[in-house]
Amino acid sequence: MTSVAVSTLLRDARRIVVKVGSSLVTNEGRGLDEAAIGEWCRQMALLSAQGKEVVMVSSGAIAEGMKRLGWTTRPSEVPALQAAAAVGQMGLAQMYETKLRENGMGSAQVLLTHADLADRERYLNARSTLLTLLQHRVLPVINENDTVVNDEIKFGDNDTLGALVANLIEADLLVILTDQKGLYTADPRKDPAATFVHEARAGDPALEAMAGGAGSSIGKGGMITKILAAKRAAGSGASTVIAWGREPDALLRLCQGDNMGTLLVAQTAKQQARKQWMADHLQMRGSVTVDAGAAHKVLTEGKSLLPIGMTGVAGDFSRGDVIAIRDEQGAEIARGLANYASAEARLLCRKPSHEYESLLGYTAEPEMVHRDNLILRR
Ligand SMILES: Nc1ncnc2c1ncn2[C@@H]1O[C@H](COP(=O)(O)OP(=O)(O)O)[C@@H](O)[C@H]1O
Ligand SMILES: N[C@@H](CCC(=O)OP(=O)(O)O)C(=O)O
Repeated sequence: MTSVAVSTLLRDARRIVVKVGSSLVTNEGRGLDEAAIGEWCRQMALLSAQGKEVVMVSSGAIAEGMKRLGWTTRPSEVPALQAAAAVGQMGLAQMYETKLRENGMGSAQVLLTHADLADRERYLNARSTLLTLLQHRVLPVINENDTVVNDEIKFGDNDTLGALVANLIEADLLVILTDQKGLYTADPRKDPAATFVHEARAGDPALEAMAGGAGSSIGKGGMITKILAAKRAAGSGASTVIAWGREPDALLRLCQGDNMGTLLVAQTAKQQARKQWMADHLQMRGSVTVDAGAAHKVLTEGKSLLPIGMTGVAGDFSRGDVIAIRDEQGAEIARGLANYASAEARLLCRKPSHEYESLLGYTAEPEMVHRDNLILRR
């Protein structure tokens, strides 16, 4: 890419996931690095004030928990790691809350597992929660829910989680802050001849050969998980920057278009990536029929499908399943993720949103299928 195109890509990024690794957050295990966390929080608050939507994925719970428990070596038993994570997460959340508040930002703790994001219903719930937090200018601070998983904890890799979150909220950019300036042609700790990679194509197989394992005893994933995270993030159209977390004003400079790290460029545009994903990966569980007015709104006005325009529901589906949207003649006009299960959808047909609560006992989203989760079929 030309330097102008790089700068535009970075400057135009509106929704950004920032991931920081354990080695940075805990200063290689010496305890939470208050100054560094304060710096990222200051920059993220400024970005938010500029209208960017920022989500933080922060590791460091195990390392901080070990310190609080007085453990000098990382245990190999999974329950001990889970216990350390539970202890350390308290400190992590407290530190982010304090630093964000000092910068005028609200914060929220969100603990997720990979399995949560593979489950359609939980995926939608997590997505709605995060987007609602962003709408309220609250900065979500995410970590793995280490208490209930054990695969991830063994590998200790939050790079993948960062990419999954970027997919989940359809971020424009994933910024992975680490203890190196970015990607080198080989691990710079081991190979002094390694040269810096400024830019590459996310998903380029040549990158995987360059990346080695973790450099410190605290970090776990190393560069390979970052390269694979960039590939995964590119699946939903997000480009990735790998940069040094202690670079002054790193986040602000990146968002002004100054690429001081390694930029791994997504090859597919966001919208196109999402459509491809929905068309390829999902099986339909049912359908709703809509009247001519709703069909027109969905097909030509780019609107979401509201229950008031629905005349019938077929099949047995859950929240988060993919359903077809059919016109009065039965032809599929679109498909997308259902916000309500089939039994609820049957109650909501033809009903305005202020009646949902009395019909269901609760209200989720006003739409049956949100525009962002919908693809047209004609
Ligand atoms: N090609 C490479 N370029 C840069 N760093 C590399 C490379 N291969 C391996 N590494 C190592 O990856 C480490 C960063 O990963 P890791 O320790 O897991 O950090 P984090 O906690 O930030 O995820 C670096 O310190 C470095 O030693
Ligand atoms: N979720 C755990 C482990 C995550 C982890 O080590 O990830 P990373 O430092 O990004 O390779 C924690 O907070 O300690």
